[in-house]
Parts: sequence; structure tokens; C-alpha cells
Amino acid sequence: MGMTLTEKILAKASRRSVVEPGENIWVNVDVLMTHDVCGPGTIGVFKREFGADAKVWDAEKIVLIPDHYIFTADERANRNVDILRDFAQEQSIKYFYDITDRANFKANPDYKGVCHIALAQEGHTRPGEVLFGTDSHTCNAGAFGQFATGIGNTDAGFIMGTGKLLIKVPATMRFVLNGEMPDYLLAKDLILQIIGDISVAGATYRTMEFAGEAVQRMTMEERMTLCNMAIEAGGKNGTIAPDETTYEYVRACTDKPFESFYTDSDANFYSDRTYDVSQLEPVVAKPHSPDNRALARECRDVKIDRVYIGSCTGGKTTDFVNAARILKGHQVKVPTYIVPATQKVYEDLFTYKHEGQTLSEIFLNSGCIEPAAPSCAACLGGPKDTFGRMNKPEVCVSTTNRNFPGRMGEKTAQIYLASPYTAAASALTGYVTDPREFLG
Ligand SMILES: CC(C)[C@H](C(=O)O)[C@@H](O)C(=O)O
Repeated sequence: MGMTLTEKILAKASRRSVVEPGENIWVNVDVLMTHDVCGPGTIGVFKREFGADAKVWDAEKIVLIPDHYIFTADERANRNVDILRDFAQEQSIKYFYDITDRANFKANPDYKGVCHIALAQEGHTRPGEVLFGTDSHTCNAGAFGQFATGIGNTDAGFIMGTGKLLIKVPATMRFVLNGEMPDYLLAKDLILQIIGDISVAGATYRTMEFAGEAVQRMTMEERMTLCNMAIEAGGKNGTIAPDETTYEYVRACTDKPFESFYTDSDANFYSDRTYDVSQLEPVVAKPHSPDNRALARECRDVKIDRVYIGSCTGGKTTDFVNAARILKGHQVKVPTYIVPATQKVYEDLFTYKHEGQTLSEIFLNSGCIEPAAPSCAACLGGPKDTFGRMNKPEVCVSTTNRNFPGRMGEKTAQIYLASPYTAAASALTGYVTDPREFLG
């Protein structure tokens, strides 16, 4: 019997020739990522269990990324970043993307922004490796053919001390996305479609492997959007077989060697679903669950108060290019927040041109709020002074990943998850809007 790409990575990481779903195995970790929310807790567990003077297992395999609650006056949030800094110094952690001057993020060249996109841009998402992160959207890196998943602080503290973790091998659900992608659909529509089909518990502790010609034709950023939301269906990890598109991206970010794995033709799947993407339509996830799917056009009577374009899921350069395609030459009817995921994405807003104008010019000319400093910002609410936080019971169309009550701040606010096209089209009308109204 053949193996899936996930099984092969886990077999290699546990120094076995074969692993099977359901087996508990010890894996060697290639990268451990933590951020300002969970880093202090992880460090606390590490020190308690391994000793106040203990050294981490490998100072070059730990990546510390302040990204969640950065641009805030909240003292505890600020203290969390200080704890990361002290630890990085004490342990000589090689990859610490620090921010010291919060008043001017551009004065901090080391500062990146949202961890999942920073991991990719800094070359930490390499095919065939094992990445654990103290964040549920760590599955984002599965787009690179890496085994990547979120863990809690206790597991992360254990990895800090040992470089290993005991995990159960997940069974794989394959999603084959065939057909020509219509020019009004984005990866976000596909993943919302799938989550709507299988529910937020539909892939619990399983691998979601995305394959098929529509996936092969996607850019790395669109592939990341697919894998990023695997956790929204309960998935342990998302994965996509590496190919030339992957290698081109990875080689531009790192010269570290890596090994690629591919699913065998006789591999065993827990389930195998096929979609013809040419038949799909733009969708949203209505409040208050990512699986509460509806066609965007069915929600045309939903009046909205704001639009938010940002986060690991929907704040990458491609996401803004797609939003700009719709916004160019029109005026937004509601406050529209632009939050680039990383400093690199922020720079792209001022250098990347769409039809002769930079993305930032397009956004400002169409009446959007000036692009914010890169961070997770209001994707998960945050302290009261967080940029874009929902502090009133308003309705928002957002390119982020979750729409549970209180997710963006105010508990009674309503969030419609959507693609950058749908978010931008909605900004132009003040209602949830199918982007076909503005495309073509
Ligand atoms: C803060 C962190 C633990 C959390 C996560 O794990 O996902 C956050 O990033 C989120 O998106 O909800």
C-alpha cells in the first residue's frame, strides 16, 4: 500500500520507512514557531520543566515572530513582546523578528508581521519538513508540501527542550479541484465551499490534501489561502504537493536544502472528493461560523457597515492585487480597512502597479482608509485600541478566517467571511455583493 505525502513526511521525521493513520509516533521537529500571544506561555512551560537555566534544543530551529497585539498601548501585550526579546537574547535565537519602535514600524527592519506569511517569506516553509507553531493557522505552510500544524504551549515547551513531539498520524481526506477557474473565483471561495460542504468538524484531526489542475495552476499565495483554512474544518494539516511553482518561491527565500514528497497513486484516503471549479460561484460564510455558507448573490440585501481586507488568510500581496482590480476607478461606500500581513506586503502596496497605479494609490483614490501597519490587527479583535477592531454591533465583510461571536471584538458584531473580490465589491455597494457585478 502506498503512502500520502503527509505520511511520508512523518515517516521520515520519525525515522521509519512506513507509518499508518492512527499510529502514535515521535517526530523530530525541523522548525518551531511561536509568537507574542503564546511565546511567553511556552517559555514559561519550558523553564518550569527543563529548568531556569536550560538551553533550547536548537537555537537555529526556533522562530519567534511578534505579530498579534503589537500596535497597542496595552501594557500586557507590550510585555509579551519584551518577554520574547529577553528570551531570544538569553538563548541566542537566530530568527527573532523584533519590533522595538512601535510608533514607526518601518524603523524596525527585522519586524515582519503576521507569522504564517513571514514564515513563508523568510524561507522557513520548506517541502518535506515538520513545522509546529503555537497558532492554529500554522497549517498555512502545508501549501509548500511541509507538514505544518498548530500546537499548544505545553507541546511547544516540550519541543523547545527536546526537539521532538509525540503525534498521531492523521488520515488524509483528498480534495481534487479540477476544471478551469472562472475569473471571478479565488482560493477563498473554494475553501469556503469545501468547509460549507463538510462543516467545521468535517476534517477533525485529518489531513486535507488539495490536488487537481486548479490547484496546480494557483500561485503560492492562493495555495496558502486554501491550506490556511484547513483548521476551520478541524483539519490537523492542509497539504499540497510541491511543484515548480513551489520551488521557485522557496528558492527565492532560502538556500537550505529540502526533500519533496508526493502522494503515491495507491495511497489510502479517508475520503476522496472531486470538484469542478468551473461550476462554482462566489460564496461567503455568514455569521457566526465559517461553515455557514451562502452564495454571495443570495446575500445582496445584507447591508454592511465596513470591509476589512487583511490577515494571514486575506492580507497577502495577491489578495490586495485582487481587491484593487475591483476597486480601481470606483468609490467605496463604507469604511474599508487595508491591513497588509507583513512589512514585505506593505512595501508591495507602494511598489506593485496595477494598470499604471500602485495598489496604495488605487485604495486611497477609491476612499479606503490608509494602509495600516502590518500585524494580525482586528482579525481576532485584540485590545480596544487595535486598528480596525469592531467596537460596535456592526456588520463587516472580511477576508479573514473566522466569524465566531466576538472574533473581531464586539460580541454582537456580524462578520461575513469572503474573498478579496467579494469584500471589495461589497465595499463599493455597501451590501454583500457578488464580484461579477464589477468584473468583466
Ligand atoms: C492567538 C492564537 C493562539 C490564535 C490561533 O491559534 O489561531 C489566533 O492566531 C487566531 O487566529 O485565532
